[in-house]
Amino acid sequence: MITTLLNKIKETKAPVCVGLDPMLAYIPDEVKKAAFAEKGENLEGAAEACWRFNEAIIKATVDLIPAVKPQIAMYEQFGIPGLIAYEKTVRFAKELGLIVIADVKRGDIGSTSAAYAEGHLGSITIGEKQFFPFDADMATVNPYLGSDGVKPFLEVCGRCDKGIFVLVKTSNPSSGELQDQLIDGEPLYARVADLTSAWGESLMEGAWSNVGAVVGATYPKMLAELRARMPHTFFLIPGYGAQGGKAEDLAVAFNAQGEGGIVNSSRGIIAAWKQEKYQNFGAEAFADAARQATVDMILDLQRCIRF
Ligand SMILES: O=c1ccn([C@@H]2O[C@H](COP(=O)(O)O)[C@@H](O)[C@H]2O)c(=O)[nH]1
Repeated sequence: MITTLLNKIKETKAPVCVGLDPMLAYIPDEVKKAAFAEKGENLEGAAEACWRFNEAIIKATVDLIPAVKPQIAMYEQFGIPGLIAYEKTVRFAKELGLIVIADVKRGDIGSTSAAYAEGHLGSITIGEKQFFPFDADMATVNPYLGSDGVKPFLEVCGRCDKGIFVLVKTSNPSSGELQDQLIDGEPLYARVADLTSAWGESLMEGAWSNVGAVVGATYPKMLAELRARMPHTFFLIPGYGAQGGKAEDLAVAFNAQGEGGIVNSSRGIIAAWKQEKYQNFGAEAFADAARQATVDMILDLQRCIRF
């Protein structure tokens, strides 16, 4: 999977992932009104609004980008209808040729992680038939439970040509409360980085592993340190834009060929129509605003990263 992602990044010259985090506040009233008229002003209507919003954003950006990253929490908040909208979004993006990185942050005891891994990336056999429940291409994994929680994902990645991104150094302000704690003089995130590299050894494709790492754009020093420490680990880099991460700070994550990571922006793109910079588009052209914000992000990254 990592080779497919790399090739798509090279084709588009865009190490960019559009984050599909559809909160109701980002969805224009007209889209919500139409969805509520069809499904009711309830969870189903809200989920329908998310789906319509995503469909428009995906169509408007598909030719520019290699991947999207739906954040499952934004769908789970609407219960079962939300999960249906999530599944529709994953399927639609894949049909249009995008790589789907499911931001699910799963990880548990082994048997439970196995169920997560099959549900999100793999398959389940019922009777004589095999089903592919969510069938994303890659997923984020929480390593807090250690190898027990990660190994089931490795098994599914190997069998189904999928990939994962392990949370190593997250972008949020309080990530240091645990991740920067020193153990024998080294921060915990460095330990997790070493484990992640080791988990990735059996899933190499060329120079890169199908076991990647999440490293926040908001911690450029650690991004540079982790790039040196994890030469074969591809990075999913959230925190650009809305959280303050800057293109200048991210160049350290990429090698001379422009390889090394993919940068996510969610609110900065999907809610662009609400920003002053894109206000001339208006609510009705929210998808065009998202396209323009994507173009701007690509140009911004291209300024700092060579291909
Ligand atoms: O360290 C992390 C891990 C995941 N995320 C997720 O990425 C997006 C970021 O959204 P923005 O609107 O671009 O800030 C969101 O889904 C987070 O849950 C992260 O931000 N940091």
